[in-house]
Amino acid sequence: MTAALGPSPLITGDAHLSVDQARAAIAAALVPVTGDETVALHQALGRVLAEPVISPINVPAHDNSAMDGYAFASTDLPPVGGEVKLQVVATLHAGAVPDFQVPSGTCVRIMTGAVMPAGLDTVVPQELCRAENRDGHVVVTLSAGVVQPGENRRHAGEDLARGKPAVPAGRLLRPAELGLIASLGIGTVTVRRRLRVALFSTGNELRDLGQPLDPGCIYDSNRHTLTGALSRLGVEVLDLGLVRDDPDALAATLERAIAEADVVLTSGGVSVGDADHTRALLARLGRVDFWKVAMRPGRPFAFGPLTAPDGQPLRWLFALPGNPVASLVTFYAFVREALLQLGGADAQPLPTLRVRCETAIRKRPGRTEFQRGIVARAADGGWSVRLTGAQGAGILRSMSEANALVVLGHEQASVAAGETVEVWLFDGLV
Ligand SMILES: Nc1nc2c(c(=O)[nH]1)N[C@H]1C(S)=C(S)[C@@H](COP(=O)(O)OP(=O)(O)OC[C@H]3O[C@@H](n4cnc5c(N)ncnc54)[C@H](O)[C@@H]3O)O[C@H]1N2
Ligand code: MOO
Ligand SMILES: [Mg+2]
Repeated sequence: MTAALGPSPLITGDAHLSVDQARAAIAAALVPVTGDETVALHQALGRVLAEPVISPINVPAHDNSAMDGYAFASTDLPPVGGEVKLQVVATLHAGAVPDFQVPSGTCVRIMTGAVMPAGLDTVVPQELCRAENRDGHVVVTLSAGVVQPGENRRHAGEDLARGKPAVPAGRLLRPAELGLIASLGIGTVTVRRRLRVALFSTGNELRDLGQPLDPGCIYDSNRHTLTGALSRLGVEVLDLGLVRDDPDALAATLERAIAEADVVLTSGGVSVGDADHTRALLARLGRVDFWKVAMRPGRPFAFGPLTAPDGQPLRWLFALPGNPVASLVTFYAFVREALLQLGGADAQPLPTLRVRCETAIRKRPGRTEFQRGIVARAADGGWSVRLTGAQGAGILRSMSEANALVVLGHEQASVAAGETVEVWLFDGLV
């Protein structure tokens, strides 16, 4: 049985969509792929957790000291304005288990992480008290007010309590989650299987790296840009290379992509001039819609389900415009979050800020514009953005210089220098 294409939730035909409508239509259509696998924790960075991790233990397991210093009972704290002398009766290093009682009026030397002896609840850091040797004993003099009752004691289970969820399903595992799971003694995790994305570039003018650059030709940069963007998402990339603008070559490559991958990502050949033979082919292979999105760059874009081999779930096609900047901008605007959604991850939009714009930008309402900018700290300590220069859809250099996209919304008109604008950080701040 062939996976059925139900009624399309998408806007069909040559719809003109806003960026928000396009994003919403994609999110509504996608069905996350299924399949889990168990991996060693040290191989789980960037994977999506399939089942919640429940803490099997208390972390920390025991009350312990947060400081190198002296542990004592808060009932021995000096009165206001006074002092107390406590004799040191034992020394505790991390890893030792105190199996003795500490008499009232005495204290123990304790190191950070060492288990607190029964009955003691407060630790004074060593730099806040005075320790001296008197008649073969160490005596600590503690003044009133340097430490409050209960201070510098870490409680058992304060990080995680036994039986409580530690990391929810759907979480993309980052270094902090790997450490948290390790702190529970858990060495393997069940994660969603990796998405498989087939990627190819289309265009007779494209040449592969290492090939001679024939007259009129250019090197294929999109496949390398998109391989990088995909790799950051932790998906498996099936590189299907360059495909000529030829219906048979395109059909053969698409059929292979559909057979082997969950998602097909292409660039080039979606605008009015090129798309006719592609449309006929895609009408045979699935229900892909060609959109004109009210945005710049990145107006032409195609998206939709493709029929999978017998019994398999649908495949999803994202066909990006060929212009190199348009291709990466549409990846960030439409594909990145869609792939995370297909892979079962929680929503992870690019970090968005509102910052002061140093550059005046001319714009008319009626489309969303993405301009390349550098977000940096201004002299007054606030964050601001300045544009990276020429903004043509083919000028990849200005994308490479940028760390953010200035996103001027559908209804936004021109921006004066000094006004606040929204930015999407796509690469951190350096
Ligand atoms: N009459 C119209 N012409 C165009 C329209 C339109 O609405 N009406 N839209 C323009 C916009 S916006 C874009 S973007 C492009 C999109 O075109 P395609 O997706 O069909 O892409 P191509 O024509 O194949 O290529 C456009 C441009 O990008 C270069 N390119 C393509 N692939 C790569 C690659 N892998 N690496 C580097 N550079 C690539 C290609 O050589 C072209 O210069 O259409 C406009 N035209
Ligand atoms: O997508 Mo096109 O790059 O706006 O020129
Ligand atoms: Mg074209």
